[in-house]
Amino acid sequence: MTQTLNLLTARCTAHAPALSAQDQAFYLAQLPGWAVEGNALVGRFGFDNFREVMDFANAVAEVAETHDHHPELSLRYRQAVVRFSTHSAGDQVTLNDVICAVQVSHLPEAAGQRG
Ligand SMILES: C[C@H](O)[C@H](O)[C@H]1CNC2=NC(N)=NC(=O)C2=N1
Repeated sequence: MTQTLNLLTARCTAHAPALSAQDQAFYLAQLPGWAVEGNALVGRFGFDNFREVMDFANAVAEVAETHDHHPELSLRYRQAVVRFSTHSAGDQVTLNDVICAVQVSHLPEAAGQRG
């Protein structure tokens, strides 16, 4: 059931269920630059140089530790790819992934992203 909540301040919860396709579409509309690929919520971020990539990655790590919800990160020169899925939901996309994706997108280190 789609719910209205402030994703910027929401916290992850235990035992979050996999989102329905309808709920995925609802939340993706609020996540420009993100897509569901396979069973993961994937965001691509572009930067001017590798130092900016690493600063972003470290900021993502803080979000992950705050929520105890950890993405797969792929880092390369001028690009970071962030993949969230929920292991405890059988590696499906849950609201926890959406919450973390929104908060990653709003990091100051993500500002100026060029995808
Ligand atoms: C015990 C601890 O809460 C779990 O291992 C956490 C850690 N980080 C996690 N990260 C992700 N992405 N999914 C999880 O289900 C998850 N579970």
